[in-house]
Amino acid sequence: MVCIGAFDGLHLGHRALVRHTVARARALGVPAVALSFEPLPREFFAPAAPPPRLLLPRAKAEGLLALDADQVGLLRFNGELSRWSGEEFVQRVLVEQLAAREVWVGPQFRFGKARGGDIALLRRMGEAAGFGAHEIEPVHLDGERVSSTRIREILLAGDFAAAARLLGRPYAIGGHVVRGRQLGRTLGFPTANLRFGGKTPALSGIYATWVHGIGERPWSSVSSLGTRPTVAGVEPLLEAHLFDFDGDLYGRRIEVEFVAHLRAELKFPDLATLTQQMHRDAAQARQSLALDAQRRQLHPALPPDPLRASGADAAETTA
Ligand SMILES: Cc1cc2nc3c(=O)[nH]c(=O)nc-3n(C[C@H](O)[C@H](O)[C@H](O)COP(=O)(O)O)c2cc1C
Ligand SMILES: Nc1ncnc2c1ncn2[C@@H]1O[C@H](COP(=O)(O)OP(=O)(O)O)[C@@H](O)[C@H]1O
Repeated sequence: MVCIGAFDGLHLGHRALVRHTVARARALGVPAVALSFEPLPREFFAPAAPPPRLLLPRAKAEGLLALDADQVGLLRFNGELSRWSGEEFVQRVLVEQLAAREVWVGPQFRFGKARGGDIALLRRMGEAAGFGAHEIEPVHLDGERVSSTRIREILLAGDFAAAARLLGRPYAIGGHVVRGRQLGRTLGFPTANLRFGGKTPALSGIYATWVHGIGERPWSSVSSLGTRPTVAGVEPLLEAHLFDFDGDLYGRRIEVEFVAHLRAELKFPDLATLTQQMHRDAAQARQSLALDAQRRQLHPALPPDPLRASGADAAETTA
C-alpha cells in the first residue's frame, strides 16, 4: 500500500491521505509505504529562490512514521528523476521497486517529466500491472480547501490559531541546537540557534514562542527567525531566548512553537539599539504567552499531537 505526496506541512489533508493508506494496508495485511521527494521538485527547479518550506525533511519523515506508516521513502529528486516520464516513474518505483497493491494520492497529484503523470495514468497502468489507483477527496475547513499554500499565507499573516486548525497541531519548527557567534550572551540574550540546512523557512520576524523539549512543560521564550541584518548575517536562523533559563543547550533537540508575531526583523544601527529593542520584544512576548496560557486553559481545543513525541525526541515540525 503506497501513498505519494510532497507532504509539506503534514496538514489535515495529508494526514487524511496517510491515515487512509495505513487503514487500507492493515485491512489487506501489507506494509504502508509513504513516498515523498527531497528536495521537493519545486526546490529542485528553483535553487536560487526556493519556495518556503513548512516542514524540514527530517520532520516530514518523522511525522509520517508518527502517523503509523511502516516505511517512509524520500526519493532524491535530482536531474535523473526529473527526466523520468510519468510512465517510467510508475514502472520503476511503483511496479518494480515497491510492487504496490494499491496507490493512493491527493487531489490533483501530478508526477513525472513536465508533470505529465496523473491519476488517469496511474489507473491505466495499474490495470495492466495489477494495482489499484485511488484519489482521496480534498479536505475542507471553513468552506475552503486545506492546502500548504493556504497555510503559508496564514502563517505570514501571523494567525497561528488558524494555522493550527489547518495543520491539526500548532505550528512549530524543530532541530538540534547549534553554536553561533556567541554574541547573544554578551548582549544579555543568549539564544538557542536552529539552522535550516539550505531550505527557506516559511516565516520571518520576531515571535512569542513556546520551546518544547527542555522540561515537562513548554518553556516561555522570545524568538527571532531571519538572517540578522544587524550583524551582517546571511543564512536564515531560528534563535530562541528562553526566559529565566540558564544552561547548556548545544546539541539538544528542541521544538519552537509559534504563538504571536511581534514585529518584522530590522537592521539596527548598532548592537546597543538592537538590545534595547530585544528588551521590549521580551516584555511583549511574556504578555502574549500569558494570554496564550490563559486561552489554552479555557479552551484546551487541540487534540494531543501525534507528531509531537515526548521530550527532546519531539518530531521536528510544526510541527
Ligand atoms: C528577541 C530577538 C530579536 C531580534 N531581533 C533582531 C533584529 O531585528 N535584527 C537583527 O539583525 N537581529 C535580531 N536578532 C538576532 C540577534 O542579532 C542575535 O541574536 C545576536 O546577534 C546574537 O547572535 P548569536 O546567537 O550568534 O550569538 C534578534 C534576536 C532576538 C532574541
Ligand atoms: N536563557 C537561555 N536561552 C537560550 N540559550 C541559553 C540560555 N541560557 C544559556 N543558553 C545557552 O547559551 C547558548 C546561546 O548563547 P549565545 O551567546 O547566543 O551563543 P551562540 O551564538 O552559540 O548561540 C545556547 O545555545 C544555550 O546553550
